[in-house]
Amino acid sequence: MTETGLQPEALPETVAPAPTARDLFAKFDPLIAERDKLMSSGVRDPFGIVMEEVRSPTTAVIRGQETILLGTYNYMGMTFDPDVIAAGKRALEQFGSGTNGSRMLNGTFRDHVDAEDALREFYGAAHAMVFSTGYQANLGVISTIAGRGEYVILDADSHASIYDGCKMGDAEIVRFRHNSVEDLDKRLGRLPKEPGKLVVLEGVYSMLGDIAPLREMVAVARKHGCMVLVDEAHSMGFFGEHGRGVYEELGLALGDDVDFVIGTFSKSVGTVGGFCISNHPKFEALRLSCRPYIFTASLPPSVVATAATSVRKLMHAHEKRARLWDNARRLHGGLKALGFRLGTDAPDSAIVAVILEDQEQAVAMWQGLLEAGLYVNVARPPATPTGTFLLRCSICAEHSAEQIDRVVAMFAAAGQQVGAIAAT
Ligand SMILES: Cc1ncc(COP(=O)(O)O)c(C=O)c1O
Repeated sequence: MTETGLQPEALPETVAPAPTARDLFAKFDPLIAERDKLMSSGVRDPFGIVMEEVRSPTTAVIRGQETILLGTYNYMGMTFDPDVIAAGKRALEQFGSGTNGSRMLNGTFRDHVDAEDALREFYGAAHAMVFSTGYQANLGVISTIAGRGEYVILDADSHASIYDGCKMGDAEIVRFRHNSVEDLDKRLGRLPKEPGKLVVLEGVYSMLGDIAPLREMVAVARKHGCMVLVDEAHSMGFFGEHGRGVYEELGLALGDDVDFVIGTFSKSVGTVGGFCISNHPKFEALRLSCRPYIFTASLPPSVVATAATSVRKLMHAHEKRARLWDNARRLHGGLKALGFRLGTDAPDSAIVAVILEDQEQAVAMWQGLLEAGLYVNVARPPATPTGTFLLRCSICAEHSAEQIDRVVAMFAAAGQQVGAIAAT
C-alpha cells in the first residue's frame, strides 16, 4: 500500500509529465542580450549609476569620484534648501514616517491639505489635487476625464505617463505629429463633433527640450470644442512671471485657455509627488473617481511638507530663475560653438540635448564624460524618436558659470575622442 492507500498496480501505466510553467521571461531575451552587449562595451551600470554621496544640487560622488551633475531635473536646486529641509524634519517628527493609507481614508494629514493650498496660491487656481507621483497624476486624470465614446488627442512625442493614462482609460486615442498645429487641426477636423475631447500637450518636451507652440495649439483645440490639459513638468518654476510654466510665459490663462495643468514635485520642486490644478467647478469629483488617487497610499507628510515649502519659495525665486536662464544660454552657446547638433536652435529651454549618430557613439561619449567627472543623461529609442541618440543636459540654477565652462570643455574633449565633432 502506498501512503495514499492506492495499490501500485492501480496506477495508470504511463503518467503524463507534470506541465512545466511556460517561462514568461522568454520575451525579455533580446533585452538581456542588449544589456550584455552594453556591459561588454564597458558600461558598468546598465540599470543606472549609483549616487554614492550627494553634496549639493550640482555635485555628487559617483564611482568614488567628485562629479558635476548635469542630468538631474533639479532645475531650481531646491533639494538642499534649508527651509525645505527644516519643513521635512518638522513633519517627520510631528507626524511620523508615513500615512499608512489612501487620501480617501486615513491618509490626508494637515500637510497634504497645506501642499494643495500652496499649489492653489502658486497657480492662482481654484483647485489642486496632489498625487503620489507625476506619473500617477497623468495616469489618473487622463484616464478618468476622457471616458468611453470620447476622445483623447495627444502629441506623438508625449511622455510615457501620458500614453499610459490614455491606455488605462476607455476613450479613443488620436495622435498628432509632434508640435504640428496643422496636423492637430486636421485630425480634430475628422472627429465627430458631439463627443467630449481632451487635447493633451506638454509645455516642454523632455527629450529634445523643445517648447510647444501652445498658443496656436490651444486656439485650434478650442475651435474644435476640446478641453486642454498641459503637462508642465519641465517648465514649472522658471517659465512665466510666476514660474507657472510655458502656458503662463505665452500669455495663456488657466480656465479660459487651459483646463488642467499637470505637474510634478520631482523636478523644480525637488522632492517627489505629482499634482493637477484646475478652475473647473466640478474638479473635486476626481477625488471620488480617480483610481490612481484612491487606490494607493498618500505621500509621507515629510514629503508633502518639503513640497509645500519649496512651492511657496519658488513663487518668489526671481533671482534663481535669472541664474538658470544665464546658465542655459551659456551651455547652449558653448556646445553650439563646438559644433554639436542640439535638440533646439534657441536657448529657450533648461534641457540641452546633444544629438549623436548612433548608440555606440552616445554610450562611448557618455562614458568618457563620466570618467572625466560629468554626469549627463543618455537617451535612446523608445524614449527618443526612432534613430535619435541623445546626451541630455539639464541645467540647475545653482550651477556656477565656472562649472558650465568646465562642462563645455569636457564635452569638447569627449566629443573629439568619439568623433562627434572635429578635432581642433
Ligand atoms: C512630462 C512628464 N510628465 C510626467 C512625469 C512624471 O513625473 P514623476 O517623476 O513625478 O512621476 C515626467 C517625468 O519624467 C515627465 O517628464
